[in-house]
Amino acid sequence: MDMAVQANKRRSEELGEKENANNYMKGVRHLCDNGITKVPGRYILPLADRPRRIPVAPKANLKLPVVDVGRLFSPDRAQVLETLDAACKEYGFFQVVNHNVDCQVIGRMIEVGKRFFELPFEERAKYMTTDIRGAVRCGTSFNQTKDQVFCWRDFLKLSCHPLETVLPFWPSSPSDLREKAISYAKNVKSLFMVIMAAVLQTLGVDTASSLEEFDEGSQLMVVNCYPACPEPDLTLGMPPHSDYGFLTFVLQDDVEGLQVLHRGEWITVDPLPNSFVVNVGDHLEIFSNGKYKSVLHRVLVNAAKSRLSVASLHSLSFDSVVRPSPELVNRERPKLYKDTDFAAFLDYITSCEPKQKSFLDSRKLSHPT
Ligand SMILES: O=C(O)CCC(=O)C(=O)O
Ligand SMILES: [Fe+2]
Repeated sequence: MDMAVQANKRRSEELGEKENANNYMKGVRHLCDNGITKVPGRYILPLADRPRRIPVAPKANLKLPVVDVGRLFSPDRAQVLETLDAACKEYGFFQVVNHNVDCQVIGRMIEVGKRFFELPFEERAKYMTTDIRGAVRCGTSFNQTKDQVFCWRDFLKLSCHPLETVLPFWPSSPSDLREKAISYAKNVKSLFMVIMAAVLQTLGVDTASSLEEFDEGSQLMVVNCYPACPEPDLTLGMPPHSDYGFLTFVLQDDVEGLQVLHRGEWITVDPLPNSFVVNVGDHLEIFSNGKYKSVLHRVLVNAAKSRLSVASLHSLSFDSVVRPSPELVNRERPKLYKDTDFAAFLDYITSCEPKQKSFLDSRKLSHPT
């Protein structure tokens, strides 16, 4: 038996975890509310996957390329598009500022998200389901039915399209959650449309017809709650992963934790107030025929503070096929990815433990056509 597994087993025995195995499914918040002082064995990563294995000189946080939305509507548009193009190629990440989303809308979303996770367990449990196609889903870890090691994160996923259909399923408590989350979802969707139009322009793809498809596309909002963790070096809030859609808009509270894999090193992204961290997802990597990269990222947890983030994932509608744009496939650059759809993604994540960029890897053509 590997040493890490043995250590986890010892830790589990020490904490009398056998009887409590089902408690992990109830989430990290529930564990913390029951006053744990050690990280249970189920959350302890093998040594090689732990966040700060070797003490290294502290690295400066990563300054992501900044996309100024105001300047997109000025004579500087071409310059901003250049920044955007370079960011999508080199980092797979950028920061969006001067975006016109009201800071009150942003503040209220964070605040109501926090109050949701402060509700009694029984209230949150009403939305706990493993049905990944539902309009609302509360859960824990990354892929809780498959994860060998759990991660230190609870989530509320809200499907946002079409809003009138999904809304009656959203939590009715806190009583103002629907109102705050709708307003936030609509604002982020509008911002996504502006940024997506710019991305299509940098890719040189005919925008009008594609933009209509994005307008009718999917939006999934994920409210992530990472409670303070007694031993943050043993676990992660989210394991290294890439996101499935075209673009993800991440809103962080004032606690840092998001790390991006950049040139082989994990670098922390600075939480800038009132900005969004935006990342390229697997679908955009496929659509751009590999020109833009969906980059691995992960989340560290914190001993002193709990952290909340809201990720809004945008893609085409769930029944659309995502394929390399024909405008980006030619003799010099053959088609590098298979066509894919949402059903293929769901089948994939329900059949295995998603690791790293494994879904995207499964879409790569070994013999480009
Ligand atoms: O919490 C964060 O900052 C990132 C969340 C994330 O990567 C995700 O929800 O996919
Ligand atoms: Fe992510």
